[in-house]
Amino acid sequence: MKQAEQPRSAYQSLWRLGPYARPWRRYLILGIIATVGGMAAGLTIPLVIQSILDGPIARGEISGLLWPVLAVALLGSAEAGLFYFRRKVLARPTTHIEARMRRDLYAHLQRLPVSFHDRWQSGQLLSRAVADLSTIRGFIAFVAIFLVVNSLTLLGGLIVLFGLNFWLGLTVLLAALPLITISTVFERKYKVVARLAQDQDGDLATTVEESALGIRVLKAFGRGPHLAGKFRKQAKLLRGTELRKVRISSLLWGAIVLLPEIGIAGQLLVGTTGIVNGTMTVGTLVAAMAVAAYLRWPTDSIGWLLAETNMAAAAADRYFEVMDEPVTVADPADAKPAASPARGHLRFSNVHFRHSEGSKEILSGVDLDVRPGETVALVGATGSGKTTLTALVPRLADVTGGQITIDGVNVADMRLADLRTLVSMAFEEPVLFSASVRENVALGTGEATDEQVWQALRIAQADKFVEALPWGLDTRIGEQGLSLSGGQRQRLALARAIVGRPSVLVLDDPLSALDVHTEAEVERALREVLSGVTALVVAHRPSTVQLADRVAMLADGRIAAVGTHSELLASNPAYRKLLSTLDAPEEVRA
Ligand SMILES: Nc1ncnc2c1ncn2[C@@H]1O[C@H](COP(=O)(O)OP(=O)(O)OP(=O)(O)O)[C@@H](O)[C@H]1O
Repeated sequence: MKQAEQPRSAYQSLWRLGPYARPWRRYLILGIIATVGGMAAGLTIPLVIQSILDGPIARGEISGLLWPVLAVALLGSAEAGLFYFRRKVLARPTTHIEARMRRDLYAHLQRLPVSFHDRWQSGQLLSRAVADLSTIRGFIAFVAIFLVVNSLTLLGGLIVLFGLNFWLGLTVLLAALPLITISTVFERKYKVVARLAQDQDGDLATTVEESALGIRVLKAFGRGPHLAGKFRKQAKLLRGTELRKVRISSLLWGAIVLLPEIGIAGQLLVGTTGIVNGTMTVGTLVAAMAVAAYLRWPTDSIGWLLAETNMAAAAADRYFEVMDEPVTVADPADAKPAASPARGHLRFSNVHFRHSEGSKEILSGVDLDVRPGETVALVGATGSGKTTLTALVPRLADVTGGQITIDGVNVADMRLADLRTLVSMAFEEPVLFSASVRENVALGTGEATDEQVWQALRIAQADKFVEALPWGLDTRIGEQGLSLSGGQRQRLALARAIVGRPSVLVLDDPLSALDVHTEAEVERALREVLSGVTALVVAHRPSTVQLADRVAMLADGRIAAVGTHSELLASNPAYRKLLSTLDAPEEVRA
């Protein structure tokens, strides 16, 4: 997220854009040819002016002016026409490249494991997907082209200048040479600061995003001013970095403006001496000055182009930082088909899990057999690893030891798409997307008819409130839509989990946000669904335990006890103690 460990040169960073640009190389080359053509036309104009000054004007012949004047008009039109053509020919490839990179980034983000998303701030990802890619598009569409073209123009211009007069050429060259040294130093310094600014921009985006998402919490706790303070600090930091960027580039700009002016003074000195001594014509000096003037933009733009190149290199580094992240949870090379018909026999055998190498083991040898059609409630003290265990079933993370099988097939040997059709989940925190109710529920399966959506809603006791929504299934909910109550959101999340008729249902206590009355309604409905499905349900309340055929208690990374609720109540003091700590109505606790 922060500085790349191995600093790369801007060239190495940008070289990696090659595979994206390659399919469009014809367009890019055409763009370069058009630009070079335009520049060549522009560079020829001073030569025509020289021929006018030294020809018709020196001889006082008006008649000889027609062709040179026509030539200037034609060359000017050609320059303008080629300029237009360049923009047109480059618009398609560059927008395509940007769109393709954005598409790949999004697809990669979807494939990356949950652990990656836990580590990365969403604002950092957002700024990469938007700002950095737009910087890269600008680089390919304009900066890269002009770096090539301006270098060629400078070379062409110097050849013309040396052709006109050796000493005039040398004067301009001597004035331009120090720019190369200054630019190299500038490139190194600017890249570091440009990268820092982009990272800080990502941090700022994260703060804005988090405060928008958590606005209720912030208001409720009166923490708005605190976050505003944090935002101000981050914005100040970014401003400081931007100022450092300006300071570095101002030095370069100073040199860029000064050196060509010195070159002009030198040209005037050399030229006037030559004219007085009779070794040079006025036309030659005027043409040389016109060429030097034409070279002002290619020379002046070097600093800006290099700055943009560094920005693009930093943007490319940031882009590939995400793209290089390995997809650790992936389809196996030799995928086995899931058992057909699926029975939903879920088995954990000596399952171990730790978040990273060297970190504490969360699960250390879990053995649990959930028989087809059975519902097992998973209980345990807070932080004992219940959520972690459930997340391993659909491979939101991979076990670090042992295995999980469904109908005898290791989940790691199945295609992820097959596994996630077999297994469905509902989480403690129901996430709704900015989309219609239909889309939010149908997300639980590839395709769902309205009838299937309604059936899932009926089972999750959500049909009545959805019918009462202003546009029924088409009502937009989520961030930009209608606000739903916690219970309504949970019921939609449940409908989503069951719409695909999974064989194994994993519920991370989706009932925790429901009030007692609604909870009872959903439980009743769930009992019907659970009868045909294997289910592992994390239970934070004894009332949820009541849904299960058996209860498994997780302690010290292992299943410490398994049995029916009443068996465990009767025989297991640790279970009794655990239940007494849970928030339970008296009648359930008994
Ligand atoms: N990314 C992570 N890196 C390291 N440890 C983590 C990470 N995420 C969670 N943990 C730790 O893993 C342990 C198990 O967490 P988990 O959420 O599975 O517990 P839980 O039993 O579901 O808790 P609760 O009942 O409070 O929801 C906790 O100690 C937690 O702090």
